[in-house]
Amino acid sequence: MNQPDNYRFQVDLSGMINILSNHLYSSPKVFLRELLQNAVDAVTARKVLEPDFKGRVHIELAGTGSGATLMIEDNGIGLTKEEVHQFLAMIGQSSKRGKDLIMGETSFIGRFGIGLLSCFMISDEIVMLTQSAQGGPSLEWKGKPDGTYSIRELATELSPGTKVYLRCKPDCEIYYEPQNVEKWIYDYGALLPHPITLRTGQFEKVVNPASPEWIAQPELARGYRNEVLQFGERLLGERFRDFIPLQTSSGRTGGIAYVLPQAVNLHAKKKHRVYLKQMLVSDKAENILPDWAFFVKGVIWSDELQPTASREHFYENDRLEEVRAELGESIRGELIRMAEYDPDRLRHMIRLHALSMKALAVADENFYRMIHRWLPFESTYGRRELGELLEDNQNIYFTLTLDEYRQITHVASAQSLLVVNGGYIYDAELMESLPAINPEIRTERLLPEDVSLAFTDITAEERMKYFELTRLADAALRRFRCRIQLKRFKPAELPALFTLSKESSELRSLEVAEEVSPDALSSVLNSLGSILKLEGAYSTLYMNLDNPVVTRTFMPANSRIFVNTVEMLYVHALMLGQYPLNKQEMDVMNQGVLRLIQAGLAADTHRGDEDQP
Ligand SMILES: Nc1ncnc2c1ncn2[C@@H]1O[C@H](COP(=O)(O)OP(=O)(O)OP(=O)(O)O)[C@@H](O)[C@H]1O
Repeated sequence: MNQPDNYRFQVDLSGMINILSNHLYSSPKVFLRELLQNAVDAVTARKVLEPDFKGRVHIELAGTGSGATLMIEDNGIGLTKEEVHQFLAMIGQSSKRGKDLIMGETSFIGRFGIGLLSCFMISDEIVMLTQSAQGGPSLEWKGKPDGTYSIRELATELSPGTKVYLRCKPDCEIYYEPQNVEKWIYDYGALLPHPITLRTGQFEKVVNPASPEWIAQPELARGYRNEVLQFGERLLGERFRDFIPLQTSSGRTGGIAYVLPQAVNLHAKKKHRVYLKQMLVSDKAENILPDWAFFVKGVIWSDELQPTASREHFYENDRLEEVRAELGESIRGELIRMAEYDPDRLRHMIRLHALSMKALAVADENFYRMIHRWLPFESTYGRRELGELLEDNQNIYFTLTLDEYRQITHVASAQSLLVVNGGYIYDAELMESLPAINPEIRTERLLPEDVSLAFTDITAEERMKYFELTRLADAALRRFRCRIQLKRFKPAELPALFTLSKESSELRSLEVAEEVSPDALSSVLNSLGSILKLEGAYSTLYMNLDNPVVTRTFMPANSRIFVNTVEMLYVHALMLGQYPLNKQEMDVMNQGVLRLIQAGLAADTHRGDEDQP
């Protein structure tokens, strides 16, 4: 039997670089992050040998446009000749881990052994001068994107550390512009513990602030209010007025949750900024804080989460879940403390971010108990804090939907009945669970039918008297699938009240959708609508005989304009209930208004004629 021929895989470096730049990294600017973290790791490695050693990183920009160069220097561990061959020349090899420890814990930031390749996105050559802190000659290594490299021993001995030189590749000028470089260094390295200096021409400055004490112990941040707020403004580009320190019990993840100065939409993208081992990983992390915490923007640092190879995300694993829960607990704990010791601050926060607070209250009964009196609700008494509503009422009615609330609101207000609109997200749930957190309160779901019971029936005589006209009105509204009921109810100023059954509510929504949707969808809606129509989806218009307009309408003398008036009262009731009008109803309203104008003008002309001598 023939022996198989064995070969070694070959790696096409330019293909790898293409993958990195087009699929792994979101932007070529990450080369700066990779260089910074190599410099910091080199310092970390040197500190193992010399614990009191003070690390530093220095960057220099020279030349402009296509002639620009960038140099980054560290005073870290450096590389010996063997290490250069092993770690720089072998892609995927890293000095920062044992063989199988890609997911294991180290104090280094790097681990995958690919970061340096990112420099080829903006330079056609990487030149590295290095001197190992462990002795040996100073070396020059030059690597090219075609996979070739050279090593040379230098005649002069450098001090321990490494310098990397890059020269601008065509069309990459923006990556060498001083303002950009300074901004990105700050973005990536604001939390790094060593000073990073940047020299451009004659000017040199330290880009990152000295690491404040409260980074290691976020609880201390309370004592540095202005500094912490300024830090947030510089990092996140927004001016904040309040913040909550974050810390997990292990102390390995901490941060600051900045309270957003404006209300935010429930579906707004959360963009928290996360640093792993003091290096920026993501400024768009969504999953590091619980969903309900959308009223804050976090700056979070951790050394316990696992970065992906792009280093722009971290793994969604058990640890992340625990960290998220613990950070959420920091926020929740602070809110609960505020409820006891700083209620004004909490009230202000709730006013601004009621939705977020309600989301948390739904999930957490204890929190709900602490803050319920400050949560705002829309009710027949207006938009009020629950505490205010509870002052005079131990019984609260609520509706489940916005539609039900619309149907009830006028009649309920007229009877001074407290009804909370449960149609907004979380509100009905909160109403339902209110008695559980405060047993003195009773809440009850109210249906439109329950409120209409408060209507007074008309007498048998009245029914006889208005029989014919009621039939006529019914006939007039048949095309809107609406029936008339003559009643008496409060307030007398309300001429008519429109109510929908569940089926007719669905039908109305379908009809409105059908009017604005394209043909294909329209036919589906149409057939759905036909089914509902067959099932008799009628709505009801309650007309109020206590109202003077209605009484006049139902006088036999007005039969000439009776149908038009009934139609107008119907449309008016729809508008009061804030129902969108369909085309037919819109026509009724337009014609009605025009008719009114004409009638007014005619009356005027008539009077004018009479005034003529
Ligand atoms: N400034 C430096 N000082 C000392 N050694 C360095 C320096 N830069 C790179 N190296 C060496 O080169 C190796 C490869 O670097 P590279 O940036 O490609 O990968 P890494 O940092 O190990 O891992 P990652 O891909 O996760 O960043 C490193 O493991 C390290 O041994």
